[in-house]
Amino acid sequence: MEMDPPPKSWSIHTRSEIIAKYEVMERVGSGAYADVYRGRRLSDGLTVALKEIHDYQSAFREIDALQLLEGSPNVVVLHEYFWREDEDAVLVLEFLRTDLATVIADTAKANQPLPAGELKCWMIQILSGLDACHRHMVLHRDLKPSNLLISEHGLLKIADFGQARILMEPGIDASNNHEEYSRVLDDIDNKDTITSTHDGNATCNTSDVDREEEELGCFTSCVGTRWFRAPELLYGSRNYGLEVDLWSLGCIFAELLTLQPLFPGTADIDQLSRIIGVLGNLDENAWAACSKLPDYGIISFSKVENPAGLEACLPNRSPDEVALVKKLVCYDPAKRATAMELLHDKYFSDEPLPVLVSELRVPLTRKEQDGDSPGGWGDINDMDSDSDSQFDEFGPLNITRTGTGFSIQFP
Ligand SMILES: Nc1ncnc2c1ncn2[C@@H]1O[C@H](COP(=O)(O)OP(=O)(O)OP(=O)(O)O)[C@@H](O)[C@H]1O
Repeated sequence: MEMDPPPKSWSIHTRSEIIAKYEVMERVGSGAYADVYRGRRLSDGLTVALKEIHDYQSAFREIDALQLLEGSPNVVVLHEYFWREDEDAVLVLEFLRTDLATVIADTAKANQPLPAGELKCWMIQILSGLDACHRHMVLHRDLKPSNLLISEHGLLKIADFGQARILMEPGIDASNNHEEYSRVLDDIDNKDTITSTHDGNATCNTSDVDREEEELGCFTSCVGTRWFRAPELLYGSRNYGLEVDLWSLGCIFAELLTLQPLFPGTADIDQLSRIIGVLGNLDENAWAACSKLPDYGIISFSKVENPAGLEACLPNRSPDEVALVKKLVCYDPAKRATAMELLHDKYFSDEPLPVLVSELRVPLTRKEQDGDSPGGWGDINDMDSDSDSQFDEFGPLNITRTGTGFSIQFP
């Protein structure tokens, strides 16, 4: 059985083992489970990030994943951690001054697209980081621009592994054994090799139900930030695989290309309806196994005769760029390209070539999370995802309750 989280009466500022080694400076961020402070290592003056995590599960997942990914250049470095049973865990991480959400917001503010060479360089770094995660069978589950941190030198690092899952015991090196890697991915697709624990996020609360599901060996579908959440999760899947990260990646790439979020849903059903409006209805032509999704028969959408298509969401972008996004933003998880496949995509070896990391323009600061930028990140945390609120702010959709669930009529 899981232990209850520790009482939250401890403060990082009074923890003797921490202040013996680090000067705790200003708070630089906080999320659903953590407060992050800038710190200075007393022995050599190194600037670090001190992440105080208030949730036992989240701390455990993050430490586990970061230890496994140690040495991956595009994953945040964990220097050390402090963890005693009755206290919040404190992770000592490399300090990264900004993030991809800020790059997107700053570029949008300047009313310019990201130059193609810079865009490719950011994308390659994200792909390299995600490839490292997936080779180690680490499913991140909360990829979004604000979790892609950036150093002053332009190095991009995947961070915030508080929702991560390790899908199997380490030991299989996918790079050396592609067949084995594919077999494992197939197994994941066949949904029978995974055990997991309960979950929660900015829009979903942890619950006793999730804890019970953990013992049944299922994932929770209530994971990741809504705008980047894969359709199988929105339809309640609890036995999904690495492919949910690939959907999020597609949404991030689309956002880098247009400087606007691809599917900025205001509630889970609105999120689905936006996806369906672009990709068309989710049916067995699009993904043969879709009818097995837990909520497939519960939420029914009227027929979308003329889906907008991803081209319409990516105006003025080249056919190659649209094709890249299409390889990720597609219903059938098995059809989503892997990070490794995309790293070998011709798009990255065609002109204009990616710039060097040292040539990237790096913002000096981090965008405020509750700002009014086009991304509107702050809004997400304020949204409630309990079922009644699904009907708030619905715009033109017409929703009726049926005997078995909901029917959604497009205008
Ligand atoms: N290594 C780091 N260096 C500098 N700032 C950081 C670092 N890690 C996190 N931060 C800052 O702290 C904020 C919260 O961190 P993080 O996203 O890891 O916490 P969380 O509680 O898991 O968040 P979320 O609610 O997104 O799940 C980040 O948005 C970022 O601004």
